[in-house]
Amino acid sequence: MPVQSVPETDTVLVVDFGAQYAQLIARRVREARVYSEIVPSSMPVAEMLAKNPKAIILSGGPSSVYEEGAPQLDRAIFEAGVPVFGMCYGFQLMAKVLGGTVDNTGAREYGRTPLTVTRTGSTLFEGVPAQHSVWMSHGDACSAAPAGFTVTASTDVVPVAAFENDEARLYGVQYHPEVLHSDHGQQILEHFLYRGAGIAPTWTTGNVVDEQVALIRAQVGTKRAICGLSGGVDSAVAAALVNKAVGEQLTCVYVDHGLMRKGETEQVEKDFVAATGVQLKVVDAAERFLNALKGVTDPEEKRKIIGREFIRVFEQAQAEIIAEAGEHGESVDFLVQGTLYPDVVESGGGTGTANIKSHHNVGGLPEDLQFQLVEPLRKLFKDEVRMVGQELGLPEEIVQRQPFPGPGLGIRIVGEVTEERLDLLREADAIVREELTAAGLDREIWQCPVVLLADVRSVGVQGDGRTYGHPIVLRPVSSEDAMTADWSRLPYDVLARISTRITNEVRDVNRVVVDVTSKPPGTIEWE
Ligand SMILES: Nc1ncnc2c1ncn2[C@@H]1O[C@H](COP(=O)(O)OP(=O)(O)OP(=O)(O)O)[C@@H](O)[C@H]1O
Ligand SMILES: O=c1[nH]c(=O)c2[nH+]cn([C@@H]3O[C@H](COP(=O)(O)O)[C@@H](O)[C@H]3O)c2[nH]1
Ligand SMILES: NC(=O)CC[C@H](N)C(=O)O
Ligand SMILES: [Mg+2]
Repeated sequence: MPVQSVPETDTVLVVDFGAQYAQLIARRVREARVYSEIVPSSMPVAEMLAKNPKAIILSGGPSSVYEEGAPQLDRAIFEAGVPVFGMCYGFQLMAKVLGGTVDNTGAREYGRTPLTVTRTGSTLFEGVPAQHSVWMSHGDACSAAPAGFTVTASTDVVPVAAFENDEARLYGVQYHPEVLHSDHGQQILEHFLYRGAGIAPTWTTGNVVDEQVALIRAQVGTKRAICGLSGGVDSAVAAALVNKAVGEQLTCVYVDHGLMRKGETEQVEKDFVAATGVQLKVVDAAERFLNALKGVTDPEEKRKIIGREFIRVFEQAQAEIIAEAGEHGESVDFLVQGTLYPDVVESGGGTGTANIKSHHNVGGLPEDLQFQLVEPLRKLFKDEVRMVGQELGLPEEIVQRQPFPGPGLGIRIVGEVTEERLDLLREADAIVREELTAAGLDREIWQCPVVLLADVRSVGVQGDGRTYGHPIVLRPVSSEDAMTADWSRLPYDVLARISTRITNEVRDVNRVVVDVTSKPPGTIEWE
């Protein structure tokens, strides 16, 4: 979380090689009560060292260290006496620069992987069980550690999964200790910080609410703002912050794009307004979105169209608000969005990060955007946002709501989006939500996308007759922040009930399948 007082001497730098997880690493360091800051790998090493860091962490990244043009690091970073911890790409780069061997050995590992600690009691692995699971996501591997390093862990496919050099205070792991799915990940990171680097856990998080309210006041001044409000957690918290900062100057706009789930619009119109007292304008734009999506099947194209249409609707709302205010009304220059850090990273907005998918509110925004954006949650993760929401006194049912993507069911129909297919998916989705809630699983599951494979058909037999229908995919996942996820092990009886109900109650669906892929390699949504 953003900082209040930063004792300069305790800064840890996270060098970002275009990782999906750089902010997550920074945040884990903050959880360890040590202040951290991200810098791009293109920053000269001298400049990094001039910041007087107490330790440096090298992130993962999409490149291969031996490729031409891959981000590199000056050897000086390892010779400055500052403790360094490399993760994945950072580990491979440390190995390469210091004379170890890294190549594409064919030893690929993605997702949960058993790790064997070969030197229990080492600086990193003190008190950690010799056998535990870690989260991997790599195609290259280190086959020989540099001179002076001790190999302290391995897996079935990689002999060098961790190495340590206590004398030089250099450490590295092939896996991602920063993700929740790596057992003991936080412990290993803390071992590096406290034992390897000798830093004391003294930093405390500042007050996000006060800091953001002040920043919003400075940005918006006396002008008017609109906030895209979806009924979800992020926009609710963003709206509450802006409301606290500039009160009456804010109008919330809910766009019904026809891609919402069953009952959702009514819920926002009634329950949300009742719970929060926001000024809300509801715009029915279903026709406009459906027309724009006609014939489109490519996921990125869908996302860009949806992003653009959202803005066109906000512009229309802007014009209406100005007209209603009359000649003394202020112009509406600002658009508030509940954008979070993961939306930015996945849209390729980190430092050198790959574009995984264009989130409608970041990578999907049109180039001719006229609004100035107000995004107070842009550096935070979902659970941090939930904490801010709690601090602002928002009701539990809003703060704990499962996420639902802005492009809605539009990115859950694999194939063209049509009215008929939306109706079908809405029915299936409503059944899934009903059964999961009835089984008391809402808090355990992060979210459960329900996906219609509209261009796939399979043969079934129903009522003694042949059917040729579509499959519905259930994608229940557990996660902490949507950056990584694991598939939820739903009870068989719940799955059976959902399957029976969907195939009985939803026309044209004759098969229900469960997606058992973690993220990575899958993403949560299918498009
Ligand atoms: N139907 C909508 N109407 C207006 N704005 C929307 C709508 N859907 C999404 N947005 C805007 O896009 C942002 C990103 O959407 P996203 O789904 O990530 O967040 P959210 O809906 O606020 O929260 P959650 O992640 O819990 O669903 C929202 O915070 C909001 O500003
Ligand atoms: O508002 C949003 N606009 C989008 O364009 C978008 N795409 C994905 N998501 C949500 O983000 C989280 C991570 O999703 P993925 O693993 O599919 O990338 C999950 O919670 C997804 O539901 C979106 N939210
Ligand atoms: N996640 C990573 O840092 C991956 C590093 C490198 N691109 C590999 O595939 O091995
Ligand atoms: Mg949402």
